[in-house]
Amino acid sequence: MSSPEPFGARLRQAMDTRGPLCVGIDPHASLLTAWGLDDDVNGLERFTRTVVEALADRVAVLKPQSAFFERFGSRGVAVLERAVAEARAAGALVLMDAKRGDIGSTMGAYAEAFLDRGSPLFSDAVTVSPYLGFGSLRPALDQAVLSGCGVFVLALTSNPEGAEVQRATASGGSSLAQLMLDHMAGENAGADPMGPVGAVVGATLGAAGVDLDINGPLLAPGIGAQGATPADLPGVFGGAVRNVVPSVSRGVLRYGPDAVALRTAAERFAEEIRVAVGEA
Ligand SMILES: O=C(O)c1cc(=O)[nH]c(=O)n1[C@@H]1O[C@H](COP(=O)(O)O)[C@@H](O)[C@H]1O
Repeated sequence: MSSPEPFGARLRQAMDTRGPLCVGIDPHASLLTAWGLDDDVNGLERFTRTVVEALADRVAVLKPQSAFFERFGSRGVAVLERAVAEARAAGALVLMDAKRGDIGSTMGAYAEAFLDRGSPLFSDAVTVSPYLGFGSLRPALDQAVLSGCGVFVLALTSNPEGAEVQRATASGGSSLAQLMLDHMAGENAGADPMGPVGAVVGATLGAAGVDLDINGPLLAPGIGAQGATPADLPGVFGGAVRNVVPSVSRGVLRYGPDAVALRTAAERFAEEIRVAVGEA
């Protein structure tokens, strides 16, 4: 069997043809209510299908937040499985926002769940936490390469509480986040156009103050509901801004359930990103 096209190449192509915007699928109870839906599995299904049908044929990345599906148990996870398959079939890359992190042997099972082509939840990429030690991610990193998938590793998260851990000084004297970014750069070394290991860096942070030259994608959540705007991206990411995948969930979703309004909101963010990144 020929090896699958690497994730870095697939993502770069999607960013070039569709623009870099990632829209998060976060079915908060309050959003279901605002859309006139019940906070139950049927509401979840309607909400998710509407977002996928409105956006999967046009945005580069859709990022379902697993927690909002898991809260409904197995029936919620079944909705998630269908959404992943339908979004991928419509041409979006699916980044499963699961933020898994565990000892290596358990990480192997997470890698099978999200990055093995035979799994019901097979996605193009998954978010993980490196704070059990970067080496604990090895099974996911290896499985990603085998499957042509990506792994997005938390570096500097968008929430203010993240700093006490991520800005702490690591044994070598740099910040813990920088140490993780250095590991990511090592994984991606030599890849063209970029490697499969992405970093998550909040768009809310102001100047990131770390070296983001990892030869990989940089997921930037925090735009919209958390207060960041596309205009903030050059200030946070500097010269690395062309590798940024800006991510918006509630900032787009609040315009539903009308599909045209969802598309218009996504297009508005996409245009603001084009302007901000184009001028950088
Ligand atoms: O990995 C993420 O996507 C993520 C990392 C981070 O640092 N901050 C962050 O908000 N997220 C996720 O991005 C989404 C943000 O949603 P909104 O604030 O509604 O745009 C949520 O699903 C968060 O779990």
